[in-house]
This record gives sequence, C-alpha cells and structure tokens, in this order.
Amino acid sequence: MTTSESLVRPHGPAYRIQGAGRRFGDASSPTSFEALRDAAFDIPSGSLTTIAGPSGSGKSTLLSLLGLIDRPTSGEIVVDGVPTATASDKFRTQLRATKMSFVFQSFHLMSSRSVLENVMLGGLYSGLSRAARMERAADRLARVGLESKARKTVATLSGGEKQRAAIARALVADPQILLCDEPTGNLDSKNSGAIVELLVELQSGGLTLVMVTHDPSIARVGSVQLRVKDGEVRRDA
Ligand SMILES: Nc1ncnc2c1ncn2[C@@H]1O[C@H](COP(=O)(O)OP(=O)(O)OP(=O)(O)O)[C@@H](O)[C@H]1O
Repeated sequence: MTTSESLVRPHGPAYRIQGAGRRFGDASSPTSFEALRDAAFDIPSGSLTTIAGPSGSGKSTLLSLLGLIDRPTSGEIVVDGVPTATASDKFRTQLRATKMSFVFQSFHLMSSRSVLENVMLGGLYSGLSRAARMERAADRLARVGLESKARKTVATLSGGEKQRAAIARALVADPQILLCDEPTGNLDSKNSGAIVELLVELQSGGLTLVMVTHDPSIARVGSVQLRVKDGEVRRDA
C-alpha cells in the first residue's frame, strides 16, 4: 500500500461506479466480448441493492467488479471514497479483506467439517485469536438461528441450513459490505423466503448488502434495484 492509499474514508456511498466496463479479450480481436458497458450508479452505505437480469447479461461480471475480484477495463469503481480500478493488487486485497464478505449459491462449505469450524474460517485472516474466532462464530451462528447445529457436520444440514451457516461465516469478520451471488439459487421457495428474510434483517443492522438474483420477487426487496441487460445496467428503483 502506498501512503496515498488509505483504507479509512468513512463518508459517502459504499460504492460509486463511474462509467465502468469489462471487456474480455483484446478489443481488436474478433472474439473479444464486452460483458459490461459504461455502468454508472451509486450504492448507498447500509442499503439493500438487488441485481437482476437474464442469464448471461453481466450480473456476475458486475458482482466480481464490486467484490474487487476482477478489474474494470474502463471506468472506475470507488469503494467508500477510495478509487480501486488501478490500485495495486495488495491494496485491493486488503480493502476486500477489511470491508467485504461473500455468500455464494453453492455455499462453499467443507462438508466433512463441523458447522462451527466452517464458520470460524470466515475470520481466518482477521488477525483474531482462535478463541476469539470461536466466540464470534458461536455468536454469528446464534444470529442466523443455527446455534443448535454448531457441532454437527455440514453434510448433515439441509440446504437452507447450509446457507445460514455460509451467512454466519461471512459475518465473522464483521464486513461492511456483503456481496451475495444468487444466495437462494439452490433452495426451494420456503427456504428461499427464509434466507431473504434473514438477509434483510441483517441489512437493517447497517450492512451494505448487494444481491444478485434471477427471482423478480426477490429483486423487489431492494431499496436500490438494478437490472442488467446485454451488459447495460439500468436502475429500476
Ligand atoms: N472470462 C470470460 N471470458 C469471456 N467471456 C466471458 C467471461 N466471463 C463472462 N463472459 C461472458 O460475459 C457475459 C456475461 O456473463 P455473466 O457471467 O456476468 O452473466 P450473468 O448475468 O451472471 O449470467 P448467469 O445468470 O447465467 O450467471 C456472458 O456472455 C459470458 O459468456
């Protein structure tokens, strides 16, 4: 990190997206593809933003840019006042680790390990002691209503319980921003509803929550509703 790269800039929106685009492949190549074009929008701190749109429209590409997993090939992604597009890998990694957590459609849990062990892994790079991570993991499991399953192996959980465990893991490092990629994509409608309710409840505690979804009824829970179509991002609400 250079001296001009500061992690502490507490004012303004969580994200300011300024003409961001992502092209895969060299622009001069006939196989080059522009997956995202000239996106421009803000995500207020503490808001719930949903990203909807058809398959292949660019939702995951956009979420990867927001998560600093990928870089835009044009424009800027400002996170909490900090420009990131041309920042060093080290700085981007540090920003991601201190501010963001992720929840995925397929949970990404270790099936043969206990729920508690899995949740503790969310704090692995937080600098906390093992005892402190265990205490936080138990607290986050209680928050998602899974305290009675702490000692069970993940393989014994239902799909909805697995996603709760994944959410608890994402919360161990106390993120400001939670990025969810189709968090209900592998769940039936009853479990989907319960997971969305849980996410909304967590978000009302001040978390900035960004959720990609195929489901129009879930997209409507967003205070900011983005729609991606053919690489173009539009704000519906
Ligand atoms: N690494 C890559 N190289 C080339 N093209 C890519 C790459 N990643 C994504 N694309 C293309 O960019 C477009 C947008 O993909 P993206 O995964 O963002 O869509 P999506 O809206 O998330 O789709 P889905 O809902 O099916 O997950 C697609 O046409 C995809 O084929």
